[in-house]
Amino acid sequence: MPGVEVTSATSSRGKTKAKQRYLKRKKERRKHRPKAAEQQNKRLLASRDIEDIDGDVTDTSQSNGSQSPTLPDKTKRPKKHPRLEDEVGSAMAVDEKEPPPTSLSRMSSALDIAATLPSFPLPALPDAPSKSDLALLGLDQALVDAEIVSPSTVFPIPTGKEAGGTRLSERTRRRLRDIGITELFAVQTALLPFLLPSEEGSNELYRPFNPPRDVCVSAPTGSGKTLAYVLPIIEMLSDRVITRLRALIVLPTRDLVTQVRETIEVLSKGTKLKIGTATGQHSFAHEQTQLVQDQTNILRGGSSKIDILVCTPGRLIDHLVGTPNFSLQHLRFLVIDEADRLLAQSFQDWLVQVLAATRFQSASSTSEDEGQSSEPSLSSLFPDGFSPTFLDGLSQPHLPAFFTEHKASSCQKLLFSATLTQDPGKIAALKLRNPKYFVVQGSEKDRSESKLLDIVMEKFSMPSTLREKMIVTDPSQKPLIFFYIVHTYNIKNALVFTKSAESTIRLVRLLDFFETERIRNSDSSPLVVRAYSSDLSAQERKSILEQFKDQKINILICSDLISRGIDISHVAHVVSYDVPIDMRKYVHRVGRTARAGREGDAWTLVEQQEARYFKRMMKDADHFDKINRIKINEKDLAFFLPHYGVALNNLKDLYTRQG
Ligand SMILES: Nc1ncnc2c1ncn2[C@@H]1O[C@H](COP(=O)(O)OP(=O)(O)OP(=O)(O)O)[C@@H](O)[C@H]1O
Repeated sequence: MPGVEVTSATSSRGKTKAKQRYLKRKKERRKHRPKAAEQQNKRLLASRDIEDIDGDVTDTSQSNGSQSPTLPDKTKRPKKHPRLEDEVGSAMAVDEKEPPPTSLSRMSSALDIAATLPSFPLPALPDAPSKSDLALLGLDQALVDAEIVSPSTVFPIPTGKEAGGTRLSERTRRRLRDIGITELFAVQTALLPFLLPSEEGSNELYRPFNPPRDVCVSAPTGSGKTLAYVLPIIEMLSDRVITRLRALIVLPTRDLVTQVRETIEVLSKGTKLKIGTATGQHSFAHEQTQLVQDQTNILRGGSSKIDILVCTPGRLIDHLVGTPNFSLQHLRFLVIDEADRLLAQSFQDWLVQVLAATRFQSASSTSEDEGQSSEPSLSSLFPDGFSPTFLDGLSQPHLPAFFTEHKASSCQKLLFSATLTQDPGKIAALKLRNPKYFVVQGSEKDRSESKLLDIVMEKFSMPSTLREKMIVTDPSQKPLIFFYIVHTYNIKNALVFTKSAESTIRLVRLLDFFETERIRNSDSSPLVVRAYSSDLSAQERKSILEQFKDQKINILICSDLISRGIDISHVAHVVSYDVPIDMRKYVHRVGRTARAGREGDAWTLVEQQEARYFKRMMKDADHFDKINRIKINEKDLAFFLPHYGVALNNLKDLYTRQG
């Protein structure tokens, strides 16, 4: 064999004397090796071969066929010892000095032991962690322990004297029936038993030695989150004796404040509860007189004319700083609705100030431990005996020695959003107490950890009654495509979102011109289109929203000002005329329709150059396959083209005239 020849030719040349002596001794040893040991050796080699094959490291080359079959065959050695020849070389050098080779019997017993040893374990890479394991790494345990609630859960509200698990008083249940609510939605079914005491009549407001857990709720748009906090607040506060500010509800916009106030007023009818708002819509002095009874004398515990305050964060801080006797020390509930948006708002550090105002602070322990240096307000310096912060402030010597239990404020924080995600930094700022997460998502079948991961990974759930569509368009044709779908798909009772107040106005004007032209020689009436933007006064906005609710306006074109929270039941279509900038905006926009189990359509007009971005955004949220792509041909548009041409010219003239 060529390999053998090459090997022997090489070995006859260039051999040192030491090597020649070594080979000679080796040959003699082979001659004297007993047959039994030879057999044993063969068996060992055979078993090694099997292990090597399993381990997939055997070199099956036949090139060393000249070697004796009784010797450990170098060709069968694992690849990871390729330099074994070198080791033999160095062993030869050692051989020179060391005593003669071991006896044959010792060699045989060594082989016996070796035959019974397991093969040396090969290094193996650990399995890569799964996507879900990775996502859960470092996640707040409270989120991992979240309660997953199926959106299809409903609970009929009992009509008799028994609360039947709802924990709602007879008065509240009657009130709900009066306004047409006969069953609780999923988020309400989960929250009410958690927030309300199990026994009727045990509505003690403050529990300093058994303070309530805080709550975070993620539930789809239109799923009834507002009632999930309004009902417990009314139930808990309706038996109160003295008016104190006990529930604070913070929302991102004035419109939402108005909406939530109206809901509370409807449901608290028949109780003595007083509700106030602070949004900056009225003068500061006017709001002060609505909130506080006595502004002249500094009172222990402050003073309040209201039990529940619904407000925006900026105006809340104004009152904390500038309204004498305005105090948060009696708070039992602090609700942050649209929490992800409000927590992203660093405005005036509003959250830090609000949290500080809910706790007792002695003059010596201002806010240093909160990492801020603001002076405590006077009202928080002097809590009254009713205040939950009063016990907090008592030092241990004032309490009997056997009282070892930890005292804490009873103020319970409730966070709500359709897009509440895990943002450890932001959530940590809230200093939540043993928080309980509720996630309304998924179907009954697939309630599992993966649903929780969907939340964490911003895969928000949409109402099941929502139909989503997208149309990819040339930018120059976008208005025409919009007018086409408006008339072809009979789009009325629609909210249309644009990217800015300026785009809103331009689109309203163009659509107005188009409608005038379209009906010129026909007996149909034009669509009524209005703009809704931050440029309008609060009064104008209120009036426009009312006309839209009364269906006197067919299409309301707006910026993202009302993309969150606004609840108008008859909205049948949402059109994103301009693509939303992120998934959260998309979720909140489309969530203005298909609310409370009704059906609705969401349309997105995607300009060609935005198509990739939009598709990626939807795919990242695992949502792309839920969107139906609609194609529109040139010839479909032909009918509308002349009206559109005139409308464009009219708009151009208008802007030219306005300079
Ligand atoms: N149990 C119920 N039965 C019938 N209608 C209900 C019930 N609960 C709430 N609704 C109605 O459902 C609509 C949506 O409720 P709500 O505005 O609280 O939704 P949401 O979850 O806060 O939505 P968003 O995230 O968009 O703010 C409202 O019109 C409300 O009156």
